Amino acid sequence: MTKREIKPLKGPIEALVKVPGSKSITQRALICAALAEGESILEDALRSEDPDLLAQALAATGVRVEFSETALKIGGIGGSPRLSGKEIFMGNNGTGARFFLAYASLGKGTPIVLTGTKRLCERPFKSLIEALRAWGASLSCLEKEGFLPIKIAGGGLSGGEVSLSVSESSQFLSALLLVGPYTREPAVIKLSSPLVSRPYVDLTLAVMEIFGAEVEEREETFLVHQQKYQARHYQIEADASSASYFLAAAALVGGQVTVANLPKDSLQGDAAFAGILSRMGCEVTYDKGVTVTRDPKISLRGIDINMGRYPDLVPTLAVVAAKAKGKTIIRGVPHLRFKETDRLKAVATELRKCEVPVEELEDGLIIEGTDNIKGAEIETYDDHRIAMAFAILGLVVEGMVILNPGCVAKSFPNFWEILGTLYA
Ligand SMILES: O=C(O)C1=C[C@@H](OP(=O)(O)O)[C@@H](O)[C@H](O)C1
Ligand SMILES: C=C(OP(=O)(O)O)C(=O)O
Repeated sequence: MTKREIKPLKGPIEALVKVPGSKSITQRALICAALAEGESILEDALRSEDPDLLAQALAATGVRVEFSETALKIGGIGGSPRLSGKEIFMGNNGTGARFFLAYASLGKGTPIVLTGTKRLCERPFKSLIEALRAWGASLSCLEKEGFLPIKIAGGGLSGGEVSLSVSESSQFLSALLLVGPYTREPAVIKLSSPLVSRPYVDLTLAVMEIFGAEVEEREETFLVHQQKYQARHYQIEADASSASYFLAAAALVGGQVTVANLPKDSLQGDAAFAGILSRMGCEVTYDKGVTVTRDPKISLRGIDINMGRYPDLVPTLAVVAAKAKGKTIIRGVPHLRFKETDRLKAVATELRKCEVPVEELEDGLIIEGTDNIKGAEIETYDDHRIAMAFAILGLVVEGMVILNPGCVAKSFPNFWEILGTLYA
């Protein structure tokens, strides 16, 4: 694919944008709808590489998946996936792969192999695999223990008490919770490490409740009741992580951007990004959607923040910090090294190409803001969030940012179209 040039924007900007449905909510709803009996309709479900790959994988287990203009229709199987012996390719979809691994372990039939890109097969799965095996899952790693590709023979899940480490990813916990209503005995999940990215677990609990399941949480233990999911007609809200790029544009360039379809009472942790921008000197209002305004006469200021709850916002925050007065210290995100790429290394390396001083920490970054951000040819590492964050930085560089645009298809296929509207 030809590289894309992003040229600086003479501000102040004034824009109103709409972003696609939440990737995290869509993938949760897909699993719940697949396990429920009957037809669910997922309005405004995200149509992008990751959820499409998960939907295809579910269809290979007997789930009916129909795409309409604005919704996904899911014919649920009532609890027992059919394993057809096929190889399931999940791309670099970490969430979908972890969720599908637990889901398929409920199934029966001919063993299947779950695999993905080279990078997905380097990302951590060990603690989830061990927990599923403790629940009786028959799983064999075909190359390296604890990693994909993995053979899933199914046979159902016993449930009962299991210990789970969640220091590398909250997705391991979300995966066990989502299948919890379908284990033979009530599922009792005890955490054996501090939990990263906690808002995503809250999102899992919220979507499970919407589909009729109940979870009790006591200290670091989760008890999943045995209610089955109910088919639902469910309206999926806009993706707060995708919204962050356009809110960041207002912060960087100056002016005002409204994300019209992001609700004030969003279920998503990443909706906190507007509040982070307000700490850096922006004004935030909630009327029809979320509006971020920065008076061009007021400079952005650096902040010291633990981003452990919001890992996906770090690339966006980092490019805003590049222009903020003083230092921005981003802490609490060692798990960024396990994403589509090692995002701490990637963000530090690419910001340095733009002559932004950065110190890479074990668990974060220290960024020294500057008014002289230079354009550069940016390596995206095939990571949609690196591409989108540095595209937004391109709005305020001297020169231009040049990068490979294709990887945004993972979560935000029309990102470039919306970015183009900022120049109008
Ligand atoms: O559960 C989810 O939908 C997600 C959880 C997060 O991962 P970690 O829990 O591994 O931080 C996040 O990075 C990812 O984009 C989506
Ligand atoms: C890390 C991400 O997703 P996943 O873990 O599902 O690949 C992301 O969307 O930034």
